[in-house]
Amino acid sequence: MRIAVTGKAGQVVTSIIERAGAGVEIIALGRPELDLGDLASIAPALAAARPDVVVSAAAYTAVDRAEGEEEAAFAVNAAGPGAVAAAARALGVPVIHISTDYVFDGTKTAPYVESDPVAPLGVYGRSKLAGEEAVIAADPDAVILRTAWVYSPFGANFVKTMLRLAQTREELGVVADQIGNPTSALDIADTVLAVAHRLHSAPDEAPRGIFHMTGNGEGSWADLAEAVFAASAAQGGPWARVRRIATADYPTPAARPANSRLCGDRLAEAYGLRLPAWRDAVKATVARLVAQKDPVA
Ligand SMILES: NC(=O)C1=CN([C@@H]2O[C@H](COP(=O)(O)OP(=O)(O)OC[C@H]3O[C@@H](n4cnc5c(N)ncnc54)[C@H](O)[C@@H]3O)[C@@H](O)[C@H]2O)C=CC1
Repeated sequence: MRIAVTGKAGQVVTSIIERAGAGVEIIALGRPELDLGDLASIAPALAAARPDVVVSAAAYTAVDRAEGEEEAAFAVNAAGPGAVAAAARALGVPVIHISTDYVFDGTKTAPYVESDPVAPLGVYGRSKLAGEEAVIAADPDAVILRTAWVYSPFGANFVKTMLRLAQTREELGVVADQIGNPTSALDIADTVLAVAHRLHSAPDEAPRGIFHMTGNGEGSWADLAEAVFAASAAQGGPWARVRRIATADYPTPAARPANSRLCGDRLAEAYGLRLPAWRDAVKATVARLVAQKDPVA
């Protein structure tokens, strides 16, 4: 099976490349040959890859910067993925698109299910929601996987930031009143690959639509930081004390949902897939980062 993935060096694409097993070839397509901001580049790049499945993983992910770069965020997160889905449809192959918990406003008091009303709080969330709509409009048979709070051994993410800061600081203030599901990009990769196999091998039976795909269990950013430092300390790596602060004490240009929890039952029922417990996944990634010579490079 040949899987074309948008993006060359993101957390999710790098994880998919690492986790693709025997018999799976990943063609990572990014700038310059595939630029989501240049619609004309998309169909030719995908056609040249001759994929069996297309995974739309690339995005404009700078949530705070997006507040001042609305046009760029919408080009890359909405129009671009729409063109990716249209190109996949034209090639006659299924498309899996990655979306986000930021389509919700976080006011629900329970985990969000796929049918809950969307109400993004900022530009990034609005652009990703527009991307979901563009993908479904271009290919009503698309699979959209919403994830959240992604970390990995690759790229920039909260887990690596905590380990880096702990090298020079004894105590860190971390937000304790936003809750969500920390999600390992390596677990996302395993899930995306399993869905891709189903779409390729049994296209008529594989369920379509929107599914929530996050690590199992919930916690706050402060809980995540504490889990990172416990795992790191156990491996002889850097750690710091966590001072639990409120969102109001850590102002950011883009508002974040207070409740980011996504319910994974639909993915479990449709595909038999549930991601591992987030605390176990954090331990595995932190152990790997600490074992590297420069754990936070
Ligand atoms: N990082 C997170 O916490 C979350 C991410 N997501 C979604 O998961 C998906 C993967 O995210 P990550 O791997 O964490 O992102 P990342 O920021 O690590 O990687 C993004 C990738 O997109 C590529 N890209 C950006 N602009 C592009 C353009 N114009 N043309 C082609 N490629 C371009 C980048 O080069 C990079 O390879 C994205 O769709 C994102 O919206 C959803 C929820 C949370």
